[in-house]
Amino acid sequence: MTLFRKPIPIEEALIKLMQFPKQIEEEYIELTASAGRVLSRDVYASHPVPWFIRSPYDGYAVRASSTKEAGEHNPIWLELLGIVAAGDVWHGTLQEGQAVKIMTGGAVPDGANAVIMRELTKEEERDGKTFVQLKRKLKEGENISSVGEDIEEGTRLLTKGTYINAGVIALLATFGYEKVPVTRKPKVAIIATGSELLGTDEPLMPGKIRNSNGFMLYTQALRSGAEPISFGVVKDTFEQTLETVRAALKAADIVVTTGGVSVGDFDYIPAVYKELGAELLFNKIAMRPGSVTSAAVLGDQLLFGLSGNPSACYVGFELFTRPVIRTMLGMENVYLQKVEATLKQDVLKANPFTRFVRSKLSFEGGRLYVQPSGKDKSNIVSSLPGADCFMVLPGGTRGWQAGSMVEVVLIEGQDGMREWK
Ligand SMILES: Nc1nc2c(c(=O)[nH]1)N[C@H]1C(S)=C(S)[C@@H](COP(=O)(O)OP(=O)(O)OC[C@H]3O[C@@H](n4cnc5c(N)ncnc54)[C@H](O)[C@@H]3O)O[C@H]1N2
Ligand code: MOO
Ligand SMILES: [Mg+2]
Repeated sequence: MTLFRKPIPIEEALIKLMQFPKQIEEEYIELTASAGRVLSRDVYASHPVPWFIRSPYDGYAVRASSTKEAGEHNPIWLELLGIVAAGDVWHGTLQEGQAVKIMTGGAVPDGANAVIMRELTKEEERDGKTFVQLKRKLKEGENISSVGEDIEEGTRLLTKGTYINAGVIALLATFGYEKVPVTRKPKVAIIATGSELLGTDEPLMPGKIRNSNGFMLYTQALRSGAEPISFGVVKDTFEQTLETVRAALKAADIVVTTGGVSVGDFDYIPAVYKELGAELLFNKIAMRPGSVTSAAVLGDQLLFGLSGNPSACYVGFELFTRPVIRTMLGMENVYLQKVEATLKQDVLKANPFTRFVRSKLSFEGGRLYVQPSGKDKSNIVSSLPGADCFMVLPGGTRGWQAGSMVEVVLIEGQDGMREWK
């Protein structure tokens, strides 16, 4: 086994990787179940919104021309013919000198072209008839929600690849989508490798630690839009690792392992890739943490060999596995969103490789600040709970001082970038 591995830049690793993922098939699911999923088709407006003329206020529908004499010192009286609640329709055509009482959301009667708010009027009974008093002129179209005011018929409202949030759900409901076309969630098998790993239900024993990466990756897979399938923990033996990876390839679209990927005697992931006949795409990246992040392709399936070190594993998933999952979901802006922020404290340790420091953003005085969310070492787990971004510190010999502008990639949001630059 050759121990030397040549690190490649992140951009190069992504180019190699991103030749492979293909969008997977769609399925139709209940509207309420579609939150957090991704649309597999464009959505067009099958009718205008509103599709009939509506009143935006509780008030009276009138003909604007009937009010032209009205003024503060010249009240006019219109005859009240009826009432329209939201959901009702008033049958008939409103004439000059007439009014119909209308509630917010009610259909404005034919012949009416303006609405006056209730607070500006008063009603009076005279000779068995009801009249409504106005002291102001109305313009044609005043306080009217016209047909298509919100959405014109035929407009493309949503494109395939859109993440379904509450606003998207509202739009889909508006157009009567009982079932929603979404991309099936890519299945991501998660295997934690390591003879030292205990379950959460096991007591600590000498030399052993609990498997945290398996659960962490499960949650990262969920966040990225995938369906995680846990394959638990495998001992560091070639046979068990191979067998579990084989089973995972049968059950999932993507296989993610953590640990066993470096140059240790019991790091079997490189040998497993070889045995399977998978083509190795890379096994060393010029970044920290996660320099050992590896990937291979077998047929149309990708295998990710993420580091066993918790922070390195976390970063490796977000930078490399997530964009693959997002591409399979048919999304367009698959790379983590980059922004700039002001460094809140000195980060003086320099490194020849680009670093992704687990960090936390804050707003102060309208300015975006960033600071590390804990210790910056690959084997650290305690910096992860507070991390909502990675600070990107390009490789070099110098450290960074408080007040400098730094690049930050966001890990909690749904927005992304089309290219990794
Ligand atoms: N001689 C060298 N040694 C190492 C190198 C190197 O280049 N030359 N690289 C170091 C770097 S960088 C990393 S990162 C790690 C990567 O190691 P592996 O990916 O092979 O992972 P393991 O050796 O299996 O485990 C590393 C570390 O993480 C702990 N671990 C593993 N799995 C889990 C889990 N599921 N939950 C929590 N913690 C886990 C494991 O106990 C080890 O402490 O290699 C360096 N070594
Ligand atoms: O590749 Mo190891 O990255 O330090 O974290
Ligand atoms: Mg190792």
